[in-house]
Amino acid sequence: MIYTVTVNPALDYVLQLEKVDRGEVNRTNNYSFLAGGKGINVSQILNQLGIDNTAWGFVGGFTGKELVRQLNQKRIVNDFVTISDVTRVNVKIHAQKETELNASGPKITNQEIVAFKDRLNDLKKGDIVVMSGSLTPGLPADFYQQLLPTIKDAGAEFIVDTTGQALLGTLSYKPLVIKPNHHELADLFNTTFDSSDVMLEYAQKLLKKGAQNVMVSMAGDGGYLLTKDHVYHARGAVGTAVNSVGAGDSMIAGFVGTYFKTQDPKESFRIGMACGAATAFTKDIAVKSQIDAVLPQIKVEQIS
Ligand SMILES: Nc1ncnc2c1ncn2[C@@H]1O[C@H](COP(=O)(O)OP(=O)(O)OP(=O)(O)O)[C@@H](O)[C@H]1O
Ligand SMILES: O=P(O)(O)OC[C@@]1(O)O[C@H](CO)[C@@H](O)[C@@H]1O
Repeated sequence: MIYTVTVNPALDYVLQLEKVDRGEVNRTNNYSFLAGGKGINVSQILNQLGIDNTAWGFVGGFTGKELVRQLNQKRIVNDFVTISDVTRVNVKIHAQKETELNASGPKITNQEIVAFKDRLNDLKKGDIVVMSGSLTPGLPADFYQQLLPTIKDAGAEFIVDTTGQALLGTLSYKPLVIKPNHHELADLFNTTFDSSDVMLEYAQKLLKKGAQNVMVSMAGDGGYLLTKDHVYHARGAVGTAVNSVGAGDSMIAGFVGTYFKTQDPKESFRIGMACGAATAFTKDIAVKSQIDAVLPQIKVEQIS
């Protein structure tokens, strides 16, 4: 089983407008509330790929109810801890540029945290836990890291989709894969890259620090996969990008879901690249037909 963890989910309030005039009343009739949060986006893609998964995390209030309603409607299995505070709404404005307003999120009590940690007792050997997105206020900065010994003791694999120190702190527990984009990779080492060779040298350092696989994503410019044996490259799919919300989550979902079925990192990378592009080319998280349409474009070549 794959479990996704979204500690701080959101209803994404997505508004499409030709343009936004700051300081003015801007009107649109093109808007929707979508169940969001990085782990939930991973679950959505896994469902599209036909891979069983369960969404874990915290939900509360009227927004939490709507979020769970949408997940149930999409047949995404979920087992959230219900909290007394209210799940956030994140505003996504798609106009001349994409602008995102992400709220910090609800408070979570100690009792609610204990209820969440109890969920981990269900883990079995071979399961994969995907933890993604921001923490809510009051949760310790090393919250994900605190869960890792229990996950590893159960014989499960894990992924933490985060950046900076929080990501580095997970490497000694040997994450199945990590996926910094090229900017995040440079930030990790407080540097900039003047060539892809230099970028790959830094990505190798993350393998040495413990990651089992490293994907470096570069939006429309393709991506790299580093495994312990090889380095692979794939060009970006060509299409009209209309949305970047969830492209990274989709790439992770494609990788993890395929790896769960095949244990083949190269194939998992190919599907991950297609899922990322399919989401970039659509307003919401991609569906199966959109992923299938992009897939023939993704060619993975071994470069070393
Ligand atoms: N404009 C695009 N054209 C083609 N593919 C894209 C585009 N944007 C994203 N992708 C696909 O999605 C993957 C992840 O995108 P990106 O590198 O932007 O990750 P990210 O920064 O984590 O994304 P996010 O915007 O979700 O935070 C890319 O590797 C690529 O496969
Ligand atoms: O505030 P966080 O947790 O970092 O990100 C939350 C979020 O921006 O991530 C998803 C896209 O990746 C959206 O569905 C959601 O609103």
